[in-house]
Amino acid sequence: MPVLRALSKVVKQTLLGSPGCSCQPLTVAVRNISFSPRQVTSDASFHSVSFSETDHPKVLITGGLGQLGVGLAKMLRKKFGKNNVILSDIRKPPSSVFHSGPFIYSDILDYKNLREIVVNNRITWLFHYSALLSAVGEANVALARSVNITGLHNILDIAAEHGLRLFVPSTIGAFGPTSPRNPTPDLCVQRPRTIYGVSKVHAELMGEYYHHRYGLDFRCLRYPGIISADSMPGGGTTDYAVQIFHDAIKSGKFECNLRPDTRLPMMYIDDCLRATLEVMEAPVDTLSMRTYNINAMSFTPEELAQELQKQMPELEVTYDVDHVRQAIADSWPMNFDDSNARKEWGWKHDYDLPELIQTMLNYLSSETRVARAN
Ligand SMILES: NC(=O)c1ccc[n+]([C@@H]2O[C@H](COP(=O)([O-])OP(=O)(O)OC[C@H]3O[C@@H](n4cnc5c(N)ncnc54)[C@H](O)[C@@H]3O)[C@@H](O)[C@H]2O)c1
Ligand SMILES: C[C@@H](O)[C@H](N)C(=O)O
Repeated sequence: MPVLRALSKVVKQTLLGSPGCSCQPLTVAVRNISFSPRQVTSDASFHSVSFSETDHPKVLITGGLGQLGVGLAKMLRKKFGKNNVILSDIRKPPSSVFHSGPFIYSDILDYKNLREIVVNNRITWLFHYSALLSAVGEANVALARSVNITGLHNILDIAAEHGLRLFVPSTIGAFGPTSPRNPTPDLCVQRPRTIYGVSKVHAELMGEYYHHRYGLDFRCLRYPGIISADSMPGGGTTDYAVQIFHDAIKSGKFECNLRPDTRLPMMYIDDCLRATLEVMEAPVDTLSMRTYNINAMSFTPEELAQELQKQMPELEVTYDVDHVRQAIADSWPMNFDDSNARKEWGWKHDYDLPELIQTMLNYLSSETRVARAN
């Protein structure tokens, strides 16, 4: 019975730990006891990957072809060098993305493939962006559960086993109707009513658990709805705040799928990506928590339309409410309290509503001019 004896030894070590250490070394990686391919060698340990702060990290971004990943890769490549940042997804990249730096196929549900990528490329930082967003998730709960929860488990195990610094974004959607909504603090009741929200609370808690239990360097920000000009949103509740700009420029008309008085926290993409890098670079002793709210502004569709109409008085906005999205929005924070992020690691947003509008209009109108000229 040598196998059983070995198993019982691993279980004992897992449960009891070593004296004088509050977190477990990664010799006790979670899947060990099932003899899965996740078994790590007995000499593996959390600190086995040496990454000096003066070196550039070797970065992997999962789900990188969505609204946020390409911008994140661009920013990180500027800072750490093109070849040190690998973008991955399960979709075929447009040629501009494919030629702008390393891209590989990676399905986060394929654990062995993920491990191969991390090992072969000596990855040290992982930004885990793959997810199904709120509205798409409600339309396909089984897939959302698999990608957002099973996929996250793969990522956590890989990150823990290979000593990675791991960033996982959470969201305003991690709160629900019983949370304080105006403002919503970092620590309060979290009872979301979407599979997206449930999976994000799960991610926050699992990441924090792995941090305390195994010493995983897990860092997480709860993003508001993100607004970007050069990438489209992937099926969320806050998508209207991007679409309005495109429709305004294209046709001068916009039909909004949320009620005019629906207040939600929002942020321009440059602020979001900068916050992500800043929290990843924050010295450990500045972080009293591992999950922080970040915020920039908060508005309703009516307020956004009115501000936009100051620049485009001819814009016509009508409303045709999507009841699934509206119910989700009505359960989310109206304002986000991000005072801990501001106090502890110096978070500060650059874009308020007027700057956001000007930046979006400048970008989209110059794109339209270029398209017309070609
Ligand atoms: N965009 C926002 O407003 C916002 C707000 C809060 C949090 N976030 C979070 O930020 C992250 C990135 O958001 P986004 O807007 O870019 O999302 P997105 O929906 O635009 O992109 C997600 C990407 O994940 C990929 N993906 C799906 N299944 C996969 C799988 N099995 N393996 C690998 N990749 C897979 C998709 O192909 C897609 O490119 C997500 O985790 C999201 O929850 C986004
Ligand atoms: C808020 C965020 O998580 C995403 N944009 C959604 O609406 O689902």
